[in-house]
Amino acid sequence: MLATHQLTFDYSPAKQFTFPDVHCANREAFLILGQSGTGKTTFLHLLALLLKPKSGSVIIDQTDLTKLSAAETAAFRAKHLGIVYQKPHFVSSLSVLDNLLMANYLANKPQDKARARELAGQLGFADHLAKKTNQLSQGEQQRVSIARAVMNQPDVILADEPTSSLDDENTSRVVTLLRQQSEQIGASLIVVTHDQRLKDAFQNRVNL
Ligand SMILES: Nc1ncnc2c1ncn2[C@@H]1O[C@H](COP(=O)(O)OP(=O)(O)OP(=O)(O)O)[C@@H](O)[C@H]1O
Repeated sequence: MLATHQLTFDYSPAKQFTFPDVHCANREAFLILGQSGTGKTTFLHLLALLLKPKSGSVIIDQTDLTKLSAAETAAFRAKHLGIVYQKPHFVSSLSVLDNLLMANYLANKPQDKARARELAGQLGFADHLAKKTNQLSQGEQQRVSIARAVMNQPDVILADEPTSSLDDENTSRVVTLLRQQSEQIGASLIVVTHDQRLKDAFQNRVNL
């Protein structure tokens, strides 16, 4: 479960944000829609406590992330959050498999090759595990990015513009995969996007 309460953030006195409250139960999905520059990435970074809010709270299950120290926040994020970034940020010198195992390493968990292989099969890149990430197409990289986000069976999946560079077919595929994965592991799924095509796939949504 993820819930926010009266989140505000300032980059400067001229750039201030007040965000709507969000509530997303386990296995549910929530869409945050907004045009370019409305603060979607800022909001997602607040949800992941990659940015510290000026005021308000971010609750994941029983934990208020805004009350944690920086070290506790980093540990909590690695264990309980799966993030699909706007750009994947892979380690290009490592294989696809090792990029997936990196999620285990960062969460201080044993490397789970069986889970990496299982996800690669489900998400359709089992043949690419030994390749470097820059040898994959954009759509394939997107699916690896989703697999990496769910490697540790997180409580919450956050996805930043996961479909912006994809055609209609791959867009609906990615949405289906994100929803399937979040339902399988019982996570809350939060997607931020300007992509109006996603509107009909999400009952719970808010506009920024
Ligand atoms: N580090 C920063 N310092 C100052 N202003 C920033 C910073 N990062 C973002 N902004 C500004 O805050 C606003 C919201 O940015 P944000 O990246 O959250 O928007 P967005 O809705 O995700 O946009 P896009 O869809 O174009 O990625 C923009 O006007 C941006 O210029």
